[in-house]
Amino acid sequence: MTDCVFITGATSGFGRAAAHRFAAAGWSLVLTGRRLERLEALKEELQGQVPVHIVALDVRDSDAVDTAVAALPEGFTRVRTLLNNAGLALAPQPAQKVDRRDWHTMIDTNVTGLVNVTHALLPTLIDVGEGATIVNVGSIAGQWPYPGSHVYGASKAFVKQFSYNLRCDLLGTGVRVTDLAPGIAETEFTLVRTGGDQAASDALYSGTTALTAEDIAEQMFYISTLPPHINFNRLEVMPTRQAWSAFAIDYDE
Ligand SMILES: NC(=O)C1=CN([C@@H]2O[C@H](COP(=O)(O)OP(=O)(O)OC[C@H]3O[C@@H](n4cnc5c(N)ncnc54)[C@H](OP(=O)(O)O)[C@@H]3O)[C@@H](O)[C@H]2O)C=CC1
Ligand SMILES: O=CCS(=O)(=O)O
Repeated sequence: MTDCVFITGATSGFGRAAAHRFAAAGWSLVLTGRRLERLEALKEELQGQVPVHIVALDVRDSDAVDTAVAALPEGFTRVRTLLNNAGLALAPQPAQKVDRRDWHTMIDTNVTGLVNVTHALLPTLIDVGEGATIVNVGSIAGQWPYPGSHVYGASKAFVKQFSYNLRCDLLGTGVRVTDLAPGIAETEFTLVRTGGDQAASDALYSGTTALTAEDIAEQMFYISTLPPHINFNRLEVMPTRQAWSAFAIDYDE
């Protein structure tokens, strides 16, 4: 039987690139995301290569997540790697100017959505045991503060600590857990964060060398295929052209 990967947020960016990377290695794919037409297009691209099952799924809906997992067809039930990748940032302005609904959407997606999918797939992953892997996509924003990160960064700090705490509870099951924390990577992330501002997205990525979705997909694949006795607890990946900045200080006028 081929290995099977369950990917949330497969319709774009890291998730879509991961679908291609795991397919290239012969893994069966469970591809999820809200945009069905994109899932169908991806299935069309990859089904000549490997078995592909698609489910239009909003990770915030715990009943839908449970139903999707319970209804996995034969050949897709033995999920060996879970890529908890679906997520988003919204509202890049300062906290005091943000619409509270944007905060709720980030928490509902990046925190509640991620735990929904984890909860639904834990019995399967534990059953698979040795070599089973959960890759939780965190962010440098979960470790390092910056203006405009507010709830987004806090949600990714949750992802980090949840990953570490899962490790404790899963000790002895063979299931690995990694907080994969990328820095700046060119995907649709900034388009979403800015509410569809293509110029802002282009400006952020132009004149530097950001990570690509394929770079992160490669790390996802690497983490998932390490010898089973190795667990990367956290993998923080930045482009060479990104680093930290100085502390900000509020001076008198
Ligand atoms: N790009 C970057 O610089 C970085 C991104 N990240 C994280 O990486 C992950 C992937 O982002 P990236 O590929 O960059 O961004 P994209 O916007 O390109 O992709 C985000 C994916 O998440 C899915 N998604 C969003 N909300 C939901 C939802 N409610 N239910 C199901 N799927 C959802 C989207 O699918 P759909 O809309 O079809 O539902 C889409 O497939 C995110 O968790 C992000 O926070 C971390 C560090 C850096
Ligand atoms: O998570 C995304 C990377 S950043 O925008 O916070 O640097």
